[in-house]
Amino acid sequence: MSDEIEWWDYDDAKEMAEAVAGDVQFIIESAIDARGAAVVALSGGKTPIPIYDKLARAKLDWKRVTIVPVDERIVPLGDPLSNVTMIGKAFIPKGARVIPIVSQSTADHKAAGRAADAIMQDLHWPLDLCLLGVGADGHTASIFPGPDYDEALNGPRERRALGVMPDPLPVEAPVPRVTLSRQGIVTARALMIAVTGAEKRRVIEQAIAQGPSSPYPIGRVLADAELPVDIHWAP
Ligand SMILES: O=C(O)[C@H](O)[C@@H](O)[C@H](O)[C@H](O)COP(=O)(O)O
Repeated sequence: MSDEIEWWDYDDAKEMAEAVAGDVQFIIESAIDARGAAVVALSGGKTPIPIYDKLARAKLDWKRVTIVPVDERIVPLGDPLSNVTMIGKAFIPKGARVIPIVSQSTADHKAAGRAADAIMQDLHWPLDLCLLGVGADGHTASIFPGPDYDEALNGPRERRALGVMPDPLPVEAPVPRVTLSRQGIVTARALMIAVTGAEKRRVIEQAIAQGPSSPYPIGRVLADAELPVDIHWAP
């Protein structure tokens, strides 16, 4: 477990969005300075939308920025549930390269996972940043309990992404997913979480206290993180 997990508390989601967007901007600038390019994985869901709105207004050399979703619901592009569609709306107009990791709806989530892994393998690793969200049930990315859970947590080191069939399917988006694996997440040069609400905070605090035996996916991921992790929180 990273011995540095730091909480950053804000008065509201707007203040959090400004701070997180500033941190992400700095990470992207540093990568562009060092390497001429940045590769970041951004979470889906609703919480980060204000962060992305703010970040998209940053003065950055966006053409040098590649963005992938941390995880994706297996739905067609443009679907209201599609994470990359939400991310693309913010950053494609800026000139960033936003890469879908699911190209079509398919019943074969494992094949979708292999295709996503192949796309991820082509990126520059380690990722410069992985920005995670957390569900009130303790999931992060699309690492959920179910038949693919062990593979998501303990699959081969070089496997970056895989297909998962959550069991039960999450109510907010009841579809199979592809997700970065735990290895894909924890190898990022910077690992950040952005969440709102007392319930998620309680779950994350419990998960950290439980350590590697946590029943929560976020606990299992944090237990494997070696670099400092910043958790940004607003009520
Ligand atoms: O595709 C997804 O579902 C996500 O990437 C997921 O891990 C998300 O971050 C959490 O479910 C929190 O979602 P909210 O921000 O909408 O609560």
